[in-house]
Amino acid sequence: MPTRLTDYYELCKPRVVLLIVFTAMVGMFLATPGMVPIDALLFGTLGIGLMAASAAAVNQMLDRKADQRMARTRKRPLVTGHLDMVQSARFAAAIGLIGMAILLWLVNPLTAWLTLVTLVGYAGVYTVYLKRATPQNIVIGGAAGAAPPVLGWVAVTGTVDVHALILFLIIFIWTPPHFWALAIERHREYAEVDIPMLPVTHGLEYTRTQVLLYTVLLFIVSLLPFATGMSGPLYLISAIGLSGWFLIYAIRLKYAPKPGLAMRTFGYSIFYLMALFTALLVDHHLAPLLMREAF
Ligand code: HEM
Ligand SMILES: CC(C)=CCC/C(C)=C/CC/C(C)=C/COP(=O)(O)OP(=O)(O)O
Repeated sequence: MPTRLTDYYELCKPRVVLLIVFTAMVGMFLATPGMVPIDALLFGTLGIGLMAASAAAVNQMLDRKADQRMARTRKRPLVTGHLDMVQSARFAAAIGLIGMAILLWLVNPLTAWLTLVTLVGYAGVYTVYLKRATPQNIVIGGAAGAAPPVLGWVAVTGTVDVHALILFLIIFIWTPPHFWALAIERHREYAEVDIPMLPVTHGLEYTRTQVLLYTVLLFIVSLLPFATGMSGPLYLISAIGLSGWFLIYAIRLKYAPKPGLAMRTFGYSIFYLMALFTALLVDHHLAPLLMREAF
């Protein structure tokens, strides 16, 4: 890809947005016993994806000074100068507006407005205020990252359902161990740019305890889809295995920390969410089909 295109691509935090879009799609599939209406699937996914990418671009515009001073973020296009603020603002506005229009007119207004609230929650409230205000920044800001399955659900049904809120809760509780594992590894960088992430304000030991506590909570919350009858035994087995493995990581991180373990815990957190949502999808749609074939 020519440089300019790859720069716009990186401005969107594509790997994060991909997982966000996937969780939204799982929300869509779980909202209905049958096939998701093709227009909700297509336009819902596109609209939510474009608005998430727009939020990520605005986040990079607002954070460019801090990004410049951290090794992890130094290669971002607004830091390298490959893109300037005007280009980025035009791009973020264009994809955000297209996304909003798609959701408003081709999906439904509730999905559009809830997605807009999510965008403002992440790009505005989290990036501008929370991130620099409190070490609970990512706990509160996590609500934006947890919203996509609800948005997907609403795209199909037009209403918010309690089962959708369970999916929200899973991502909401997953966010602290996801992020704090990385923040443990990178605490010096955050301290240098005066961002009060938990390991900076409360130390590594306290953060490891919090990661462990949230992972215990995540184990319990990940059982809720089965406990409420939304998912079946296939999901239950997957959730126990995946959450159990996460718990082993968190216990080792707390009681037997060693170099590189925090980063592997962070890597596992991403695999975990992808696999857990895949399990929800397979359990809901493929397992009944396979059972029908078998008998
Ligand atoms: C407030 C909530 C969240 C915070 C603070 C956060 C923080 C981060 C950070 C700082 C990274 C960068 C790691 C690096 O550059 O090495 C990252 C990576 C990642 N996050 Fe999160 N995250 C949050 C929520 C989410 C959500 C909701 C998802 C998806 C559903 C997600 C998926 C990912 C993925 C896939 C990566 C890997 C990206 C890559 O390889 O470039 N995150 N997260
Ligand atoms: C549907 C919709 C509008 C969704 C928006 C939600 C969204 C894009 C959440 C992303 C979460 C995330 C990557 C946070 C890290 O930001 P950070 O600034 O702490 O991380 P950084 O240092 O890597 O930039």
